[in-house]
Amino acid sequence: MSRFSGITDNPHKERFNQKTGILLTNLGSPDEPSTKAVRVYLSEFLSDPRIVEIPRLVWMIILHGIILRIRPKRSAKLYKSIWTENGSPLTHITRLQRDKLSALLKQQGYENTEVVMSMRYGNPSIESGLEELREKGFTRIVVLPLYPQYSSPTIGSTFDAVSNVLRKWRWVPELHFINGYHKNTTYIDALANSISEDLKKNGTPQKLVFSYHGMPKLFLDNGDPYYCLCLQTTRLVIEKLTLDKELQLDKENVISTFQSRFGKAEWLKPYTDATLQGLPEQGIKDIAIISPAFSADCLETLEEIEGENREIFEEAGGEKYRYIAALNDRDDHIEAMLDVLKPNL
Ligand SMILES: C=CC1=C(C)c2cc3[nH]c(cc4nc(cc5[nH]c(cc1n2)c(C)c5CCC(=O)O)C(CCC(=O)O)=C4C)c(C)c3C=C
Ligand SMILES: [Fe+2]
Ligand SMILES: [Fe+2]
Repeated sequence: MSRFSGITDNPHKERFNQKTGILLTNLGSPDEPSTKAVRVYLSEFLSDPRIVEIPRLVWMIILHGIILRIRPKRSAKLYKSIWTENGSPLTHITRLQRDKLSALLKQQGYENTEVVMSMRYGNPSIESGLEELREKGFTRIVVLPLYPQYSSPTIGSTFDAVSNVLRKWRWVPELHFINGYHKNTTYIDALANSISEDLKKNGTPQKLVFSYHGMPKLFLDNGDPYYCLCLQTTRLVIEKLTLDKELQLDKENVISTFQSRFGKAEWLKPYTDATLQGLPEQGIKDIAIISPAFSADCLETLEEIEGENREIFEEAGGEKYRYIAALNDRDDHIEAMLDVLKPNL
């Protein structure tokens, strides 16, 4: 058998008509919230050298000897608490995003396009998404990882997965890979709109917290730009929000923090949980919190921000705690996706 695969049952000339296939990707979830399915998922996830940068042999012993024996049970319980009749929120919301983006593209006259979704870990896999586009005759592919801020563990890892598939194809497609969009004005506007709507409805809180998914500090020290891109995102959104005097938002009352720490090493600081715990004793008992690194609500927002962190804040004496949902399938979010894609369509 050849080491390179190809489609053989179609005349090539039909495939010269360049149609643009769009591959939307996100992180992925287990197939179901059971210990067994979570173990399969975490095994793939935590074996990725972009996620854990400990020498391979040492890490494989720790991962298989300890972590995968303990964590799946605990994580499955957390996944159960957010699971819906449509399955994992992250996967379901990505499906909605795919369908809405597809409709918007048609509505705007981009007829020769199709949107497919894939997950970096679990299903539907990156391989199945690329394969679907190839079978449908797309020889031009735009990959849009749905992470606004570039980081090696997310977008870098998505690139690895895409290239691992394409390196086995005989006819490599024209490929456009989007490596983040945190400065895109339509994206910043969408974030500002969602915050502004909440503040106008529920009042301006004493503190507005931007909580980003964290990563080991060593990644930053070794050149990962994610930390800076997160702080820049906060700044751009606040610049926009402070223009609206009705909101009475002072930039001194906005903080950026980092959540979801995993393992014992130092991660990006300030930590979300420790920050929230300390606010009430400073007299700050009314906060709103948003997580701009997540383009869809998921375990890390629905359980960690809505559940765990709310509890930490309230137990420390906090009184008002509002989580402002991820942009999910909001119209302005889908418009932002189109705006990011436009130069490549
Ligand atoms: C172990 C290191 C991890 C790094 C580094 C990391 C970076 C990172 N992750 C996201 C987005 C998501 N992460 C999610 C879950 C999740 N993340 C880690 C670990 C790291 N993430 C774990 C072990 C898990 C699984 C859940 C658990 O067992 O606790 C999710 C949610 C998935 C879902 O199904 O809902 C997202 C989304 C970003 C943006 C990021 C950037 C630095
Ligand atoms: Fe993560
Ligand atoms: Fe978490």
